[in-house]
Amino acid sequence: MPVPPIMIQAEGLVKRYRRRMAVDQLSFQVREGEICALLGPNGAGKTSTMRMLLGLSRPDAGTASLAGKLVHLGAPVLRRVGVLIDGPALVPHLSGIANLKLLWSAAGRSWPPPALEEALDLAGLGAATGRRVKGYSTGMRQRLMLAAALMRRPDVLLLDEPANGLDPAEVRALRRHLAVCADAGAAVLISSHQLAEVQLLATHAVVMHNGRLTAAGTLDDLVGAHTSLEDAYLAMIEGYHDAAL
Ligand SMILES: Nc1ncnc2c1ncn2[C@@H]1O[C@H](COP(=O)(O)OP(=O)(O)OP(=O)(O)O)[C@@H](O)[C@H]1O
Repeated sequence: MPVPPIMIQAEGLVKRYRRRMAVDQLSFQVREGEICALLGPNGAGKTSTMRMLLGLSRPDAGTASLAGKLVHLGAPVLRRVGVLIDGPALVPHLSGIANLKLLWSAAGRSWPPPALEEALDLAGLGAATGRRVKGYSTGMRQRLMLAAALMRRPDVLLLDEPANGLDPAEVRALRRHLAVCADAGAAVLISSHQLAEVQLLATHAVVMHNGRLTAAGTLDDLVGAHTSLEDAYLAMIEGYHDAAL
């Protein structure tokens, strides 16, 4: 079988904030149809990596590419990408659906997007889509942002902690939806601290610590002889701490 094309690629990425090295020579790739979890302790550099992959922050060295195209702010390839990342993306005094329309139409596209119904189903907000976002709970905002990420039926998805604020039924719906996207050929990169959830969802994982790559591979390879991803991950991170002492 031919190897699927690389859709998300970090090559030697470096990001410094003053003297702090947030991302240090990070390289990894995600191919079409893969769901790759980006794992690491707080401050490991996951969000910094996501931001560089989205052109929201410029690498100090190295390159970020999506679908074989170098990424920069406003790069056309970003239209193919569904994104969930912290930021002031929603307008509080507009309804949920008006926010989706604004996000969609800002790039000059005609409403509605191709996968609006599926995305709204996943969001499960029902009649609340007509209510102002300022009355939404954290989980409802998160679900609306997910709908925004999915409504374009993206072939690349970059999701920073997408399960934050979701209840268990919503987490399961999200997992199923991402599996459908990946089956249809999307490449998904998802950062998470929820290792049990990741084990159910991901096909691959990249583990980073102190900005550096600790391990990358298929989930099966990473779990190896351990009983769970959690055990494998903690052994990796502890091993790293021990080695650094
Ligand atoms: N804008 C910034 N200015 C200065 N330092 C920053 C900035 N953004 C991130 N950092 C630092 O860079 C390092 C990596 O942060 P980053 O947010 O990428 O980690 P993370 O793996 O996403 O963490 P978490 O799991 O807590 O979200 C941290 O030490 C953080 O304090």
